[in-house]
Order: sequence, then C-alpha cells, then structure tokens
Amino acid sequence: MNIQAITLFPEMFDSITQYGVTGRAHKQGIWQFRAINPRQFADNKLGYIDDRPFGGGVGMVMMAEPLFQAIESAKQNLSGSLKVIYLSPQGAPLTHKKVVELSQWDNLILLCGRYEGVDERVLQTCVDEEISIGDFVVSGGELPAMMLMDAVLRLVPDVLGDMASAEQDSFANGLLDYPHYTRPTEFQGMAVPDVLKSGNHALIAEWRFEQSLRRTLLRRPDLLDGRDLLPQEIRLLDKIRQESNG
Ligand SMILES: NC(=O)c1ccc(N[C@@H]2CC[C@@H](O)C2)nc1
Repeated sequence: MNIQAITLFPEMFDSITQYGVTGRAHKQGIWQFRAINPRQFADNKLGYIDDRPFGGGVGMVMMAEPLFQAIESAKQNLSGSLKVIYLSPQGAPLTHKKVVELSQWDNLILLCGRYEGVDERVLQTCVDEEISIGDFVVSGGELPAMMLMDAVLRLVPDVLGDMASAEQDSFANGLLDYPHYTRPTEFQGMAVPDVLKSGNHALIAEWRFEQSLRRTLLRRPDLLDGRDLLPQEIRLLDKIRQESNG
C-alpha cells in the first residue's frame, strides 16, 4: 500500500513510519509513505500558503493553489486504485467497516489541514472523501491521518506479521476486546482467572467470548444493535442481563 500525506509538518509522520509495527513494516517495504509539503508550491517568494478568510472571521484559511499542486504532484506515477481523503470533523465517521474498505486501496492521499481549514474549492475538485475520527476538533489533520493510517495498516497483509491479532482486535468481530493478563499470576492480591491457566483452549475461547459480550453489553450496548445474534449469543446475553439485574 502506498500512502502520501499533504502536510505542513512532514516530520510528524515519523511517529508512524519509525516506530512500532507500522514502523517495522515500513522499513521492510511492506508499505510506502511520502509526505508532500504544500509550501514548496507557494507561488510567492515568502511561501504563503494561507490567507485571510473571505467574509471575515478569526484565523486563516489554506489557499487552494498550493494544495491543488501538491495533490497533483502526489498523483504522479501512481499505479492502481487511488482515493484522496480529507480529514475533518465534517467528514463521515471512521468505523471498522470503513477501515476495512480503505485497506483494499492501492494508493491513499491524505490531505491534512491546519488553521481554520482549507479553501472549499480544493475539496470540490480534488477530494474523494471527507473522514472524521471523532466528534472533536484538533489543531491539524496530521494526527487524525496517522490514526486512520494505523488502523488501515493493521489490516494490510504482513504488516502485523500475525494476521490473527488483527482479526482478534476489538470491532473486528463487532465486540469489545476481552480482558488480558500476563505474569505474575498474582498482582497486589489480584489473581489471574483460573480458566486462563487451565490450558483448555475451548474453555478459554468461550470465557473470552463471554467477556467480550459482557463488556459490550455493559459499556457499548449500541454495538449490539446492528448485530444479528447467534442462538448461543442470545442465551449468553440473557444470562448476563439476569446477573446484572441482580
Ligand atoms: N475529528 C477529526 O477527524 C478532525 C480532523 C481534522 C481536525 N482539524 C483540522 C485542522 C483544520 C482543518 O483542516 C481540520 N480536527 C478533527
């Protein structure tokens, strides 16, 4: 997968290209990254890429031309499918389903805004999709872009090395993750659940599924709305509901 970011702060992306599983996969060449700084396309000597908003108001707006030229240069010499994404609170919410869809594309170009945002005409001419990582505002599109990248890259074959862990991620099965434990078996008087030390993998899988279902019901019942439940899941939920009703 080839990802390019249009950003005033290319070095920010070291966080995802130089660290962790995404960094290792990048070093191994499993995915490629390039940051393009629109300031290099400013047509004035001082490198202006932002200007005051028409209609007045606080702050500055990123000008269309440098962004347009940066996106055009990112499109050069690409092969395969391409999607241009703008990160903003006005976008469609990023969900696991959307992450799965994005992981199928050959090339992604992520437009990261700063200031009050970008000239609307860039969105109209260059951007395929606006995406939001949540209903809150941050100072730039870079951190949302890296969140999207990390979620997508976890689903690209060989990035995690052990695809099973991506499939076990929360939301991969539509439920919240089960609790995790490691040594020591006792920590501040708290023991590890015996089933996890039993070596009985069927029982362990059943316990983990029940924990996921329990946590989802208690913390995020909304996630169960869209889910067609299997008979055993319905029985389990009824049992959990009876327990919590006391
Ligand atoms: N919720 C989000 O995904 C999100 C995305 C971008 C953002 N901030 C940038 C700064 C200026 C404008 O480009 C938008 N805040 C929140």
